[in-house]
Amino acid sequence: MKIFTAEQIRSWDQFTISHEPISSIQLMERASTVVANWISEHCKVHRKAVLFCGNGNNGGDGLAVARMLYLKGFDVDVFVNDPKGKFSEDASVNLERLREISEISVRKFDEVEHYPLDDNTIIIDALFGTGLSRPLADGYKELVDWINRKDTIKISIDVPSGLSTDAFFDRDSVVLKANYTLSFQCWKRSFLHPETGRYTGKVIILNIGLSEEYHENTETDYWVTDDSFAVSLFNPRNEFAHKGNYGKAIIIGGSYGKMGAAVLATKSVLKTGAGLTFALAPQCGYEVLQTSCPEAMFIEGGQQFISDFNIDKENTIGIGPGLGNHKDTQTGLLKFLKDYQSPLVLDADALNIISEDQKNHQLIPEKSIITPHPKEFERLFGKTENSFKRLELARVKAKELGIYIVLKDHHTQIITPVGDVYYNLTGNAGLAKGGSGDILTGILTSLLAQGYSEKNTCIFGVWLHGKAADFAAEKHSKESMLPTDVIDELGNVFTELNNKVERSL
Ligand SMILES: NC(=O)C1=CN([C@@H]2O[C@H](COP(=O)(O)OP(=O)(O)OC[C@H]3O[C@@H](n4cnc5c(N)ncnc54)[C@H](OP(=O)(O)O)[C@@H]3O)[C@@H](O)[C@H]2O)[C@@H](O)CC1
Ligand SMILES: [K+]
Repeated sequence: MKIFTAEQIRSWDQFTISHEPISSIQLMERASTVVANWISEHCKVHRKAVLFCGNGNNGGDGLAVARMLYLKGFDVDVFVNDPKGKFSEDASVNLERLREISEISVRKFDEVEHYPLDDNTIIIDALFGTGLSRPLADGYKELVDWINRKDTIKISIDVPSGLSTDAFFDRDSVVLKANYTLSFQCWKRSFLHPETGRYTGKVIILNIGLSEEYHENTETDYWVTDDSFAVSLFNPRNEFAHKGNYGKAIIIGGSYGKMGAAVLATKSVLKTGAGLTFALAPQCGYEVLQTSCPEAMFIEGGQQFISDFNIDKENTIGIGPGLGNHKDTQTGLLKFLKDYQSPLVLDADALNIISEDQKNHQLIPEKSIITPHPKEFERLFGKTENSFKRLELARVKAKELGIYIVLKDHHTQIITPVGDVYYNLTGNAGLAKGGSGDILTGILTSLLAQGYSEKNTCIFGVWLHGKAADFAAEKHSKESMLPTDVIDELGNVFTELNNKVERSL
């Protein structure tokens, strides 16, 4: 699914109005109907709503939703800045329609201090949407501060008020902290970054029927991987296949005290379906690897750590989990990279070794996949002020080096060598544990070995990892789930994928 900027969303709105038989006010009515239906369906206990409406079209949506909820049996109160003030054309129409209902009182923001809010009331935020052009100030800032202090459930229409759609104002700006954000038609970039995404609560994307033609033909650099996109990338197994059809994958990792990382990565390669799996590890890991992953073959690369990276170049390689940074490992890895030109997966200590010297960046073979978490990214490419700037730097580096960067985060970002960005939607805080990254390395190495393109390996692999983690969290909770539980759930994700593909035939 494409992500558009606020400006592109405005054009999408205009394009829909001029190319389809729908007027601006009808489009607002359609959007508001979808919002009111969602609220009415989901708010079983709360049958009272108080709406805060701005003067633009986001406020217009709020005024229409107020009317619709009233007609669905809600108790409704509405606050605006000044009922006699200037509203956008469509908001004025909806204010007039609301006035025809004598049971709904329209009050001024400055009356809010004395407003009795009880636990059964929901707050609906329709102050600002995609038209916000600067941080909130003065009266709006005070109002949102007041709303944020209330313990009531808050639902934002389209965008939490005060939050920019595409950017990050600054850490001190005031933003309405919603429990739910009901957003129109597409994800907004600010929902997907940690500094700004923390205001949205649960995001629900509502289809309001904006033009598909515009969506198809409008270019963007930013995308989200939703489930249907991931399913479209899945290659089901051919019944006539043999192990030779699914590649040879090798994990190079492990050192004394860090063998677990190599085990997790190797297991993940196996459970993601590679034809043949190898683990190149130091001798001290022989028993644990052969016992925990009997399906994988062992290649000795040293005694307590790896110093010898000598392997069959036919293999698809993932290097890094538990590798350590012994001097001989460093020398061995850099020497190996000098002679190796095919795309491979680099993670963890492999990235730390590379980041010792900027010149090493050139040793990463083109089209390789690197999977840094924010700290590893910083060691590689330098510090940035926030995650928006980090992503922009990653785009520059991915283009410069011709590589894929999997920037691990709550919504992991995949950056391609042409600078396209794919935000992942699966995964949860249960992944914030040692070992989760090793699993991802295994998954990616396995998919690459099976013939997925580098791009699809990243997009599908990151989705798969997150989906398995979501299944694991459901069973074990985010607190207790272990990376091993995530590996165990890969099978259930594949079962679901196969069912979906079979059904759609
Ligand atoms: N896209 C679609 O398809 C559809 C969109 N719809 C809805 O329209 C919404 C977008 O509406 P919108 O463009 O009127 O903008 P909105 O957010 O209401 O605010 C604009 C006003 O706020 C002002 N203003 C800005 N910043 C400010 C600040 N910090 N403090 C104070 N004022 C500030 C700004 O003035 P200015 O920047 O010129 O000073 C302007 O007057 C969208 O989110 C969705 O809800 C649906 O109805 C139908 C389908
Ligand atoms: K809003």
